[in-house]
Amino acid sequence: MIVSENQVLDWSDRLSLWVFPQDARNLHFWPQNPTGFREMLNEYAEKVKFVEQTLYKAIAKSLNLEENSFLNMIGERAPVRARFNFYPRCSRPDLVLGVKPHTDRGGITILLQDKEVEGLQVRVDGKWFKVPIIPDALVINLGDQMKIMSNGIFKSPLHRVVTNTEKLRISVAVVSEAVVDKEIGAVEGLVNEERPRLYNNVKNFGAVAYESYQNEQIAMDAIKA
Ligand SMILES: O=C(O)CCC(=O)C(=O)O
Ligand SMILES: [Fe+2]
Repeated sequence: MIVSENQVLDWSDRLSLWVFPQDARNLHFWPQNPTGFREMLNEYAEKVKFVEQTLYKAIAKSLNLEENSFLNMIGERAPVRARFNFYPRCSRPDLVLGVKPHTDRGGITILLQDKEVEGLQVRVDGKWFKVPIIPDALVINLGDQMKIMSNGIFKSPLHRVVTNTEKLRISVAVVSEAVVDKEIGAVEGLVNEERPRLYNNVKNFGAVAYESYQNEQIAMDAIKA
């Protein structure tokens, strides 16, 4: 989407569909071609939601918290989106990225990568590392909302997608985040003298993050405590 004149565009086309809550699905945008797409997305979304909930619980338990701590904070009607990323071949991969460096804004992202074409890179200690392809494996990525809720214990890694001249690439990211107008913040028990609050409580973090991304700024800086 073009929102400003000096915006740097990504070399990709995206289709983003709400999958949960179910009554918020806008089926009008769900492709009917290929046949079976809707049914398959429905089935995939259900399964991925289960994985996501299991992860929220496991992360809470790993911090000695009640297992529903994060799930309660994001809310029962926490929105989940499926984002289909299509990266066409690009004649100048040296000039343009498939997706600019970013952190995911939600809680947990579950990514199904292309089975054959690499592209995803993650920033560790100031260097970019390729995320390897393991066919049919799911890549679990934590987003800014997880970092806020865990008071910085779980990080949201910076990542980007590079393009290439030879092959197009596709991926599907399923992203869960907090109910839009629900305030989120560090979960009780994770703020103490040794670990002061890192981020202010925030509502509608998605909007803050979206605007920052378009202006190539870091949303997490805007909400530092
Ligand atoms: O295409 C990928 O591998 C990752 C895409 C991504 O970072 C995203 O959709 O947030
Ligand atoms: Fe991402």
